[in-house]
Amino acid sequence: MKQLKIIKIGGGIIDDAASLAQFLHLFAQVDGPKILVHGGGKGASEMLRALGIAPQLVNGRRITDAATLDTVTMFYAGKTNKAIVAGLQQNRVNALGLSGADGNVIRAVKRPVREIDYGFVGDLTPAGVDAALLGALLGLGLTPVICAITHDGQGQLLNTNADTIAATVAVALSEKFVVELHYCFEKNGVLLDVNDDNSVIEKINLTSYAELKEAGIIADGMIPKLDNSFDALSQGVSKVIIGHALKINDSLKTVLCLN
Ligand SMILES: Nc1ncnc2c1ncn2[C@@H]1O[C@H](COP(=O)(O)OP(=O)(O)O)[C@@H](O)[C@H]1O
Ligand SMILES: CC(=O)N[C@@H](CCC(=O)OP(=O)(O)O)C(=O)O
Repeated sequence: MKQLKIIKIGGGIIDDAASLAQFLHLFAQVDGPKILVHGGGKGASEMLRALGIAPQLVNGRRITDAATLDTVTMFYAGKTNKAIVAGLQQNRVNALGLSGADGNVIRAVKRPVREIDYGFVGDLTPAGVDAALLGALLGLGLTPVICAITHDGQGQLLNTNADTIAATVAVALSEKFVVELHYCFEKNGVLLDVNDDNSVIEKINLTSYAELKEAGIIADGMIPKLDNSFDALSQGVSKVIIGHALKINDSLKTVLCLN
């Protein structure tokens, strides 16, 4: 089977124009078929505040009312996605920007209301991803650039966590490719001390993850990221790596494995 790299970048890198430009230059040099998934949560919160809408996040997931959905759609599927595609074209990568609605590439289900009503937030399963279409686009030499907006097939756009999109797309494509999933952010990897970028934990398995979480060493946005990573590994993704977006070719990073 062919290799495929799925690389995810988050708001911390996207927010800084110089970092984003540097990342896109490095991404252009990654060999072989590749897909870029991007978030942008930090910038979206800033845009919401500028519009007088208070951002609300619970367990790292945004509560998305109608006004928030309009704003994040403009921000993720519009401004951010198109800026990334243009930056990749500048680097001679033939990028194709996609929301989940485009080509019906990711169909989601609105999150059912339990203790919390998340509003227009989409939940994903690998079956909702059109792996054949993504495979065909890659076969044409295109590089899909997927944003954090999906749809339900009934005309409703949904806001979906970008880490979850990356993991679910990775699982769906594992039937056709040997998939490496890279979560890239503004630190060198999963750290033993979040304030010391030299304290990278080189390997984490399910047992050490539970211990690190219990000790409070792994916290905040890192918990859903690692939950997504271990789900992906248990569903056929060959390798998950967490590291710095501007050092994607460095050996300093965290590699996750089930055992
Ligand atoms: N052990 C840890 N190592 C690295 N980052 C950690 C750790 N524990 C918590 N974090 C926090 O998790 C954040 C990354 O999660 P998140 O903000 O969701 O990233 P992104 O927006 O790139 O998806 C880091 O910026 C850091 O503040
Ligand atoms: C439902 C939900 O939480 N959606 C996320 C999508 C963006 C995202 O995931 O951005 P980062 O990767 O930069 O965090 C949000 O609106 O913040």
